[in-house]
Amino acid sequence: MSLPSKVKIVEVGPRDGLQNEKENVPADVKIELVNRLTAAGFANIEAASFVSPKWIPQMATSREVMAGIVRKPGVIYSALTPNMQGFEAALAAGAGEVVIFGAASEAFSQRNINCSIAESITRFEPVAKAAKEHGLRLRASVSTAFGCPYQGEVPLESVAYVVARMRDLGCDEIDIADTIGVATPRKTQAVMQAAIGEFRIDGLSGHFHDTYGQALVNIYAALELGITIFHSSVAGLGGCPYAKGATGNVATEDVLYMMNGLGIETGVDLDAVVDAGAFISQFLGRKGASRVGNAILAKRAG
Ligand SMILES: CC(C)(COP(=O)([O-])OP(=O)([O-])OC[C@H]1O[C@@H](n2cnc3c(N)ncnc32)[C@H](O)[C@@H]1OP(=O)([O-])[O-])[C@@H](O)C(=O)NCCC(=O)NCCSC(=O)C[C@@](C)(O)CC(=O)[O-]
Repeated sequence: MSLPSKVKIVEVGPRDGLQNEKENVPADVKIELVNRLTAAGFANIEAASFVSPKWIPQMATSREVMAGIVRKPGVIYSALTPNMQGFEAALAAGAGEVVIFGAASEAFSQRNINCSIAESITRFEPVAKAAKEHGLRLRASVSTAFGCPYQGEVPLESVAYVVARMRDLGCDEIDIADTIGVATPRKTQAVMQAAIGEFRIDGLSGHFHDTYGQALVNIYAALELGITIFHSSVAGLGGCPYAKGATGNVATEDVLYMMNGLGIETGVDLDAVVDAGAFISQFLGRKGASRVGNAILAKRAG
């Protein structure tokens, strides 16, 4: 089966990765991380989240981070915006893309953003309109598309329904997220097919967490369908504050190694990402979660 020749890797470590860290990560460390990732060649970095600091204290420095990073022309720096308050902050901070985030499960929607799916869509409407008015890219994330920590199974119809609502809001890109990392390859293809039924395939992305060690094989399954956008997190940082036990996103180093081996172009320098992973892991005082990153560091050390 032929695979795409080129993919876009969206680096989400500075946001999805760090948001779950209990200890405060100072803005200057986040800035250095984003700068290193920019230098590594990513076209899109999720750098900030303008949510309530009571809900996600780690993201309270988002304004400082957006002000401090060295921006490379052409690179999109994204920010999460759950409502108009978040949108105004993202606009002021110079985000190139705003991300509205909903869920395919009612239970997760309530826990994560304190409202039902229907209420969330209503809340996103003015954000979507404002993004268009200001010429910002609009992305949507659909959490728990493969399973929910509170509700369990999530019907394919629910995924298709939320993807269609996000499409109707005018999204440029829609992320299909495995929040708790429970997907397996056939399930990945079934859920992605449900999304493909509602939105153009070149605007769909796979956002896989690696809780059960299935993320890479799920990415491969999505590649087989023709999906060309994937999210990953340097050093496998992350988890989800509203999904107990969920580990980080799939590690960027692991995804790059697989893409390089498949001859799929990413535009990202693996060695530079390994260095960025070593930098943030050293700050956090623990070994990074990327197997490829750790293997390359061990090889370098001789
Ligand atoms: C959505 C809300 C705000 C609703 O929270 P709420 O309590 O229902 O909101 P509210 O409108 O009633 O406001 C309550 C307070 O929050 C403040 N507030 C309200 N909005 C903002 C804002 N934008 N920025 C800063 N402050 C805000 C507001 O000013 C007020 O402050 P107070 O008067 O009490 O001092 C809240 O539930 C929230 O912030 N949730 C964030 C949850 C979150 O960030 N989760 C993690 C990101 S999603 C994710 O990681 C999944 C993803 C995307 O990676 C994909 C996947 O893997 O699944």
